[in-house]
Amino acid sequence: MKKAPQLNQLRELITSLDNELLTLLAKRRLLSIEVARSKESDIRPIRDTTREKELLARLVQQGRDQGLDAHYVLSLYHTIIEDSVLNQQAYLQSQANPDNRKHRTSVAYLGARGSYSYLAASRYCQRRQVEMQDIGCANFDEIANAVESGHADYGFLPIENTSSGSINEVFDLLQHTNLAIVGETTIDVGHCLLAKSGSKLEDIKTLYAHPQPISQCSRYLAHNGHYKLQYCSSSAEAMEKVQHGDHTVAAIGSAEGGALYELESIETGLANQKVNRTRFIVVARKAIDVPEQVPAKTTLIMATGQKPGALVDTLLVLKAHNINMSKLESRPITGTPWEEMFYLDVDANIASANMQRALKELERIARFIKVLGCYASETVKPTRLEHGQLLIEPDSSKVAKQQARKLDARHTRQFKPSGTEVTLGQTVISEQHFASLAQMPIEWFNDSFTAHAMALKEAGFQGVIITNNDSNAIDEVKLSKLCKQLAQAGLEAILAIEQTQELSILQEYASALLIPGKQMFNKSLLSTLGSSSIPVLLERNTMASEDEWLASAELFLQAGNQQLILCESGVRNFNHPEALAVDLTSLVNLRAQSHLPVIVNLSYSRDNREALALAASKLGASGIVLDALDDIETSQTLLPELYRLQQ
Ligand SMILES: C=C(O[C@@H]1C=C(C(=O)O)C=C[C@H]1O)C(=O)O
Repeated sequence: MKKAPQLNQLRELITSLDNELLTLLAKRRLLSIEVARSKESDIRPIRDTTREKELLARLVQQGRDQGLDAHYVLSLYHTIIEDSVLNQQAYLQSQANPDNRKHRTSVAYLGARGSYSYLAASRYCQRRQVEMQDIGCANFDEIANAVESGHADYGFLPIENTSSGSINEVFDLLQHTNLAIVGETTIDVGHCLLAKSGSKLEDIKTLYAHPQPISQCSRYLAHNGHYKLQYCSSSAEAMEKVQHGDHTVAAIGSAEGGALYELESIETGLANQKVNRTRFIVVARKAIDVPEQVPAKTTLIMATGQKPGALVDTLLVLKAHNINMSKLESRPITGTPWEEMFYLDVDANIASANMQRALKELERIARFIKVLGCYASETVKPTRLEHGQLLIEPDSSKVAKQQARKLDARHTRQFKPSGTEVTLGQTVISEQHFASLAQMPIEWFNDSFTAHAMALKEAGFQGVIITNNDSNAIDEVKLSKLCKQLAQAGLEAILAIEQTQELSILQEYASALLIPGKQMFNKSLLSTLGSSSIPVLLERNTMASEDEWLASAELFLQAGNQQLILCESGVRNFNHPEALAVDLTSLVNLRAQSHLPVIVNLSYSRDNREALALAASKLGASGIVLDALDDIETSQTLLPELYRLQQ
């Protein structure tokens, strides 16, 4: 193998670039505080989405000119702008509440240093440039007592999580305290397996964790049933146990928290959901004022009585005053069975005229109503660009696109009227041969996979696409075991390829290779695989137009290999930025323009996968891809139905 070119020098260059990037980011942050000062004197709103749109459109264009794709530039800048907006809010908030301005503040939170609550609290204080004196508590009541008694200035209470939902205990506690909500903060919760330095994954027998992380990682734990679970009162307690334990124990916690206990993360990404976030509320003895330039939230609790339609009447009051409700929860009222207390978060400042009017009307119809607090909303919705602004073509694709339009382009029906038949091992995929594939990341492979592979085969799948989210090199031992088990179950192995160098290893095990969407513009990968003889699935990039996708297919076909399948996996959806929407219109267009088989990958879709699968099959798809874990039950009835439709 060729020696890596002067790795150390290259790394030094990267390190110095990273230093410059950080210096620039810090300078940008300082400037945004200056902007907040000017908005303070002009009384202008913090958020200016028109300015953000202009800025993002320009950056996407400039990024493209330098070879950076739009999604990359947008996600970086969404993070930068979120930080900028939150810092400006924190600045104005502190100006509006001079009594609360302190250099040092005491904060009560669940657990001890390193717990998720601790991380949320320390980030909140850091943004406000106050030194945190931390008071770890054993439970939520203790947190409330610490604040009520004056022992702590603030209490941090987790209120909801994207995987496990609302935290009922906290809602129940809010019914009985006199504390005011003065803030909210949301943190990303990255669950890892944390162990003492030198511990090996295969030696771990016992896991310590708080019940919340256990429920948020239920899928990982179900796949690794050999661990003995020990429940703890907080993640910090779990980490402390591991710090004093041997090499057979591990804790579930954040890498950042683990570092405080000298623990290393030996497995990452344990949570069921990729986006795993927890929202905390901040409580204090006294309510605060929220400046009118800052987007505010107000939390109310209310009992409406059992009259039919009472809750609807309440909601109509909010609607009549044009107030958006962002959350509604109900909890039983202790001591009065069958009655419920409602918790409402509304997007409004309690000091605003319309909120005051709505409140007066609500007071008339509710049996009980109390404002728990008004505080700055920390939800900074990313500003979206219009479709047209995003689809500015990269110059590099223009030539290929013109080529694609030529009548003799190889992917066209004019070039080849009959549909292409692609053979992957024992499986044929074509206009006449419909295939069902499952998809899973290689990380999910474990020793009990044989049974799962058999179940996939029994459900009617013909092959499995193995993706590799890990940017590290391929683990060949794992790959060979996995492919052996797939072969034993009679399933084709379709392996995702990220770099040309991986071809020699992957083609030894694979019936076909998948060029993932993010590599769709990778010309060297396209031409290398185009020069090979292995069948290939070309996935559409989530931001690519049909023409760009076909231009990549053309580049591949021109190199010689004609065994190509197009794979539609969904495009960015501006309603749900984190989800993908399957583009069935493109399926229809491609079927008309090209002889290449098209398969539709539904495993990233949030929509009704069964309905989409049936629609895709009726619109001429040559196959579908479902999630190897989530969709196994659905597939037992869906796949026979799809095969029946094909006959
Ligand atoms: C910095 C400003 O405030 C906010 C943050 C922005 C940014 O960080 O670029 C842009 C617009 C505003 O939503 C501004 O108004 O310029």
